[in-house]
Amino acid sequence: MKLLLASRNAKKLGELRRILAFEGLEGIEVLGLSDVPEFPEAPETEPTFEGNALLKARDAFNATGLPSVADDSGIAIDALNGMPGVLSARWSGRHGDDLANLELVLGQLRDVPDERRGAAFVCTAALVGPDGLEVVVRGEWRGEITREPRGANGFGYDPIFRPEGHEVTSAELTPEEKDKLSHRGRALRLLLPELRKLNAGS
Ligand SMILES: O=P(O)(O)OP(=O)(O)OP(=O)(O)OC[C@H]1O[C@@H](n2cnc3c(O)ncnc32)[C@H](O)[C@@H]1O
Ligand SMILES: [Mg+2]
Repeated sequence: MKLLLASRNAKKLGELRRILAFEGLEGIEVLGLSDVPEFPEAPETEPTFEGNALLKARDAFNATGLPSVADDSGIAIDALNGMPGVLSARWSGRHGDDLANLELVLGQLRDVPDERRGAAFVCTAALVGPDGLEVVVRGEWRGEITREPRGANGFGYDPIFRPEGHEVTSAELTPEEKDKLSHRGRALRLLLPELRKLNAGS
């Protein structure tokens, strides 16, 4: 079976591929958007991660006919009432400018004391396939926003996120450590039974 991972974010796509490879999905050939003909993608207009993940996965399945997984994710910061949330990728006003996004958050939280710097990474993964198959799962990873960026692994807000139970940021974890703990790892592992079922029936 072919499975399409519908993301334009190379670092995110790398994590999705790595997590699925680690789980050893025998007989599933994983493709990215660069492996299929281009198709129009609707903007991410929904107010929830679940809604946006479904939009992206439906676009991909409708255009290619391949079972498709999309990930909509972000960081929800307690002191910002859950924002940036679905706006995480464009928080500074420029889509995908990771450094500007995290610097804006650090500035916004400058006067927020240590005990109120809680946050959660959230990942929703939507699987859309034949016969009306639509499954959406969610993984969360709690932690705190640091006072300065640290670490070079990962992407996005990783350099300013210190996961619960750890002294380092998620950008200082190895890729394998991050996958074991992360919102994305948790969400994708929840999709495994559906993926195996789909593959068995294909
Ligand atoms: O929509 P696609 O094409 O998949 O790519 P994107 O980068 O626009 O992805 P999202 O719309 O889901 O936005 C997610 C943003 O949240 C942040 N983010 C998500 N997962 C993260 C992680 O594991 N570590 C750090 N930041 C993360 C990061 O800034 C992303 O750009
Ligand atoms: Mg996006």
